[in-house]
Order: sequence, then C-alpha cells, then structure tokens
Amino acid sequence: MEKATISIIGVPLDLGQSRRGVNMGPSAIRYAGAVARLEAIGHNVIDEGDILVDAVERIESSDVGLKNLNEVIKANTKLAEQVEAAVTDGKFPLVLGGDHSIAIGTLAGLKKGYNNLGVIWYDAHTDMNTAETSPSGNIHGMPLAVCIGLGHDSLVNLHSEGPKVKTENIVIIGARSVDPGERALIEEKGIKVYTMHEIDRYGMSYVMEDAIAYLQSREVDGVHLSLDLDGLDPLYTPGVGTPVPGGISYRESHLAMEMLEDSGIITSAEFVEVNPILDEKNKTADVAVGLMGSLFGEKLI
Ligand SMILES: NC(=[NH2+])NCCC[C@H](N)C(=O)O
Ligand SMILES: [Mn+2]
Ligand SMILES: [Mn+2]
Repeated sequence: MEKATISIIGVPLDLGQSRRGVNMGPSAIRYAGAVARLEAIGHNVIDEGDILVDAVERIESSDVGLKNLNEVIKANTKLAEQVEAAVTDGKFPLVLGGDHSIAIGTLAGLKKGYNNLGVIWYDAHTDMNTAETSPSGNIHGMPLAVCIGLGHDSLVNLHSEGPKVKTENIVIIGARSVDPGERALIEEKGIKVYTMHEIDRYGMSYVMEDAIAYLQSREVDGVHLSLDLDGLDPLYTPGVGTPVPGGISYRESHLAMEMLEDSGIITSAEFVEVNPILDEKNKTADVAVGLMGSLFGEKLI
C-alpha cells in the first residue's frame, strides 16, 4: 500500500496550562527540521501551517475551575475541523503542539473517521483530571478524561456529541505523576497503564509488544499516538512545562517508536508540550523530530 501523505497541523496554544512559551512549540519543531526529516524517509508531506489562536488576555481564574476555557474550546474546535478534513482526504494527521489540551481537538477530529480508535498516551502524567479533581485548573491535565466523556460539557461535546474514545481502547505509557482523582478513575475504569515501574521491570520492548497486542486484541481500526515530550526523562527533554524526573530514556523512546512503525498500527500522531523558552538550544524539539523519524520509518541501517 502506498503511504499516506502526512498533513502537519501546528497548534500554537499555551492556554491549557500556566507557563508561557509552549505556543512556540510548532515553530521549534519545524525549525528542528520535521518536514525535511520525513521527506528524507520518502514521505509526501504537506505543512498546513498553524491553527489561528487569537491573542487573548490569559484568564487564570475561572468560576468553573477551568482556566481559559473559551479560548481552549475555540482553538480545539478549529483543530478538530482540520484533523477531520485531513482524515477525509486520506491523509495522516501529524499535529504539533502546543500544550496537551489540544488532544481534545485532535481526538474530536478523528471521531468521524474511526469507529473503534485506539489511543497510546505517552506521558509522565495520565491527564485524566476533571475540574473537580484537578490540582491546577489547567486543561492540559484533563484531555484523556474529556475524550472518554468526563468533564465540562463544552469540552466533552466539542465538535460532536459525547465521548470520542472507548475507555478500553486507551493505553498509557510512562506514567509517574498521577493525582489522587486520576488514580481513582483509572482504578474504576480499569484503564491500561504501563507506569515507569513496568518499564523498569519488564523493559520497553516487552511493554510495547504487550501494548500493541492489547490494542490489536481490541480490534481497533486505527491508533492515535499522543506523545507528551515530558514522558521522556527531563535529561533528554528539558523544554517542557511540567517535568518529572525518573522518565523514559532516549533509547527506550526510539525503540517504542520503531516498534510502533513495525506494527503498522499508527494512523495519526501528535507531539505536544515542547516549550522552547524552557529548553536548552532546542534540544527537546530535536528529540521530538528524531522520534518522528523513528515513528515514520527511519532505520539505523
Ligand atoms: N499534559 C501535561 N503536561 N499535563 C500535566 C498535568 C499536571 C497535573 N496532573 C494537573 O492536572 O495539573
Ligand atoms: Mn505530561
Ligand atoms: Mn500530557
């Protein structure tokens, strides 16, 4: 089968959390050579540019416990439309963040094209808070709850009514910072999580094999990779707003991407939380682009 054209969509949104600069993530990733890297592997790439995020005053406090809710909704609605259009055109959506609240728009945009979508959430966090459980009010800590139908109505019903993904079709990899409300939800719903403990104990090779087999056993008709650069150890990706030590290594991450490429299950992806202001000489965006290389078929030999 011929490979799908990759449609790059930038989302310069930093309103889903409190640290400025992650809106420059799409630029930093492009500057690190994303397009050329993918073209060198033989892919056809169309850079669609950035979603327009209106400059707004940041509304840090909110009566519903969700910071900058309206702006997050606006940007994600545009993103959902663009992701949906890419899928309808038979393209592979590759979304560049932006903070992780943009997964709300990406997953909303994928809904129409897939009946049984799987999701791999590569992250130090589980991003399953709601306004009630969130310690911060930051929407970037909530997208995975939203996509299974939990949270503010305007987020849950963004672009289309109701949940976007089945709880049993989600796999979280790399978790090591989980809030009490998130832990309760994971337990209640029986969500599949490979924490750092499983990665340390069984190795990334086993974890990825198991995760891929699990999603295949769910008979998914596509898998979205949502990769938060803070999933890696801050040693490798210091340019993130919520770093957590003890993370996934550079090599483990490449192995994970290579195994996903070998499996052929990935049908869309997003790379989020790159914050060039907090970075060291664009190191984090460089790592993101390297991982894209492995995910899209670059080989060592
Ligand atoms: N996408 C992220 N980096 N999320 C970090 C979330 C941190 C914390 N659990 C919160 O809800 O505020
Ligand atoms: Mn995270
Ligand atoms: Mn995240």
